[in-house]
Amino acid sequence: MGGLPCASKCGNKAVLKRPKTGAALCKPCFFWSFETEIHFAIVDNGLFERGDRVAVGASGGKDSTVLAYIMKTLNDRYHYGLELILLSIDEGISGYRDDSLETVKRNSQQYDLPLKILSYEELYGWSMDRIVAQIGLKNNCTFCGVFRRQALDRGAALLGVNKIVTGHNADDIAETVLMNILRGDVARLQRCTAITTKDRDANSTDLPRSKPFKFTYEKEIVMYAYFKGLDYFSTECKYSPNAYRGHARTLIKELEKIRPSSILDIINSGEDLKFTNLVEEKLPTKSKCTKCGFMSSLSVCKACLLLEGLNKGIPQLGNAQKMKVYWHVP
Ligand SMILES: Nc1ncnc2c1ncn2[C@@H]1O[C@H](COP(=O)(O)OP(=O)(O)OP(=O)(O)O)[C@@H](O)[C@H]1O
Repeated sequence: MGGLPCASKCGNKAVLKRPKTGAALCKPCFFWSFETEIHFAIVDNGLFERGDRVAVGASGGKDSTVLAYIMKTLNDRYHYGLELILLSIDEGISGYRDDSLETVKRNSQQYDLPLKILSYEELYGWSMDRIVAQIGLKNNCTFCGVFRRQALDRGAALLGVNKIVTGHNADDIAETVLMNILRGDVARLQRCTAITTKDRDANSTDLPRSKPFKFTYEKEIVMYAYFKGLDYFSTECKYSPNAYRGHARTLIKELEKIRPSSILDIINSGEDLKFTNLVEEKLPTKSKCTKCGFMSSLSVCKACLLLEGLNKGIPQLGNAQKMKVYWHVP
């Protein structure tokens, strides 16, 4: 940093430039700003109440490792009164998830947080390795994403927690905003930008899911993990090229280079769009799956449909969009 003084005037020399604000800071002042911003995101948005039992979705990657560390740090520092439990879903991807779960096991010891691991194999009778062997690489992310979403709910129910937090960060949310616009799916914009998602039906058993990193930049999460020396796993999933999200990601990274505020600006735009009733009506209403009892917008949930397709050897069964096109073919 060429000997610049820390912008917070603490008297130290700056060692880094904050990607979000451009401020030159020393390490302790960066840690303090990073942690305090997340504390305010939690408090200002009322994410927790004293006595909450909170499952931290822990994959062993940088985001959820920093999330587990920060939740523990802030819970102790500000006496939130939360009971924190790490919840990991083992998708059954050899050479990837098995290694990252070893990291989560170490994190559990390092942060003194209990850990529950639940696998696709035990929940659905299928590992992602077997699913990919059956269906190939195309669409495998759909299976993985749908199963993971439900697996976190199932794990939360087993643990008896009343809230779930995940490490989705500001970059992830901005990407999702762009993807929803590019797909013509603006009805989902408000849900994808919400810091907490919870079914609108007050009687629903759907657990609130929160993203304490909604305003946190990915680059700062990496910096924080690096300077704190946190133990995380950094290999990409071997099955997930996810090309479409990749394009949105590249575009956002380019925009961030020119104007760092772009990430938050995209999120704000997603939040501020006003919808007509017509658009609101497009949003599915959530109820319970008649087969498994977990949350669904259809009478049978997507996870049960996909599973039925796999078990019957017709994996395209659960892919509703494909079926729609298929039915209209003369
Ligand atoms: N296998 C898993 N088990 C538990 N939680 C998970 C798992 N995979 C993802 N999550 C949760 O969902 C969040 C977003 O996951 P995604 O795969 O999009 O992330 P990522 O940006 O690579 O995150 P991470 O760096 O934490 O792996 C994670 O931060 C984590 O909280």
